[in-house]
Amino acid sequence: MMLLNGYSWLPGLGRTPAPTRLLGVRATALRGPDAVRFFYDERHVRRHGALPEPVRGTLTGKGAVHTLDGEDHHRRKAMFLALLKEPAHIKRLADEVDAAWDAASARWPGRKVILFEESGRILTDAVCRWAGVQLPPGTLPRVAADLQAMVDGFATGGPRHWRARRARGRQERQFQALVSGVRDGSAVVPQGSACDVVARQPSLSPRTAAVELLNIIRPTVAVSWFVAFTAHALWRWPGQRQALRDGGAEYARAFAHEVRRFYPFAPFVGGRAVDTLTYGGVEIPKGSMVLLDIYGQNHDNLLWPDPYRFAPQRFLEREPGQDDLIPQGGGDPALHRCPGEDITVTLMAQIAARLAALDYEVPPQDLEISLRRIPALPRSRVVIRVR
Ligand code: HEM
Repeated sequence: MMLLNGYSWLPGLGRTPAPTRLLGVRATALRGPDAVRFFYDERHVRRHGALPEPVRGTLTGKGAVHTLDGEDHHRRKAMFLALLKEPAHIKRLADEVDAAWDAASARWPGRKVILFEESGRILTDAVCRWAGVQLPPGTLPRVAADLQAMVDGFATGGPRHWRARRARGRQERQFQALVSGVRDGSAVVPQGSACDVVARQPSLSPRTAAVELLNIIRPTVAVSWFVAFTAHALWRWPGQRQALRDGGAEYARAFAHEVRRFYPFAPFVGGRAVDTLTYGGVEIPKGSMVLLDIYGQNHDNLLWPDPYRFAPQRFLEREPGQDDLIPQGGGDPALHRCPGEDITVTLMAQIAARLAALDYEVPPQDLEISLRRIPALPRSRVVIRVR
């Protein structure tokens, strides 16, 4: 069903909780702030055994923080939070993105640029420098393509999936060699950098350290999906360009939140019922899947009046609440919520402002975003011609 109906599958079931099946397993789909609190309570839902192998083999890697529960999760997550939530670290990453954008965009005037691919390379360059990972000369395009491929192929059975597996295999081998080098002293990386911190975690095998380092680098490069959506929004609603130019940092941040709410990216998150549970009068069998419908909640008209209208103003007067806007999961970041959310919003706001300031035109192309393709992406990957 997921592969056939894409993002509309869970919202299409109507009321919540909605009994369904996922890859042959019984599942119950939930949405709404109460459901977020229910879902992130470890007395109800746990992650062990929940992520299907095709997702671990492409998107997250095996043994990743996403699959841990309880004390094991808590300890591993603390490493991510310390690296990713600290404002000074986020600022340094934003500065790297600025520098990489400047270097790349100097080559754009007079050329056609495929924004999805170009931003993937900019983000790869920036996050690798920030993390203390030195890429061998000439490898940036290949590494960026591999990191995007891992995301692009997690929810399909076709060639995109096999490309994703090969990409993960290649990059895990590279990163594992780097981790081993840091440990035996043959690779020198800046002290306190993400690479240094993750590689030196005594509790992680070299393979798991590589997986987790990639779980910082790969999703940062995935911000390129939101860059493509940002450019799509600027094309679809041209008035937003002036609003961004006039609105300063506050408007750019609201715009970033609205892009994360409006456009389809992560469809849902899932875990296993710890026990036989009841939610909203519906029984959830022990061991069955519980799904938090991200796309459905971000378009729920009880939370977002006129949800299919693109309106950054929604977020001008208020920051979103912990359990209402959930493109990167909900609840407390100490639980499973994405630890990269501050980074994502910061980079998106920065790039939205840069795109609004860039002098470019959008030549004729197919910018359709199919809700059947997970992850969704404008078909043309957004080609711009920079003047
Ligand atoms: C591109 C935009 C991003 C999206 C749409 C996104 C989405 C998500 C989602 C849906 C989850 C699962 C939440 C859950 O299981 O409840 C997650 C977890 C995670 N994300 Fe992100 N994310 C993004 C960017 C980032 C960035 C920039 C980083 C790191 C720099 C990051 C690192 C992680 C990690 C390590 C987890 C696992 C957390 C845990 O299980 O405790 N993500 N993300």
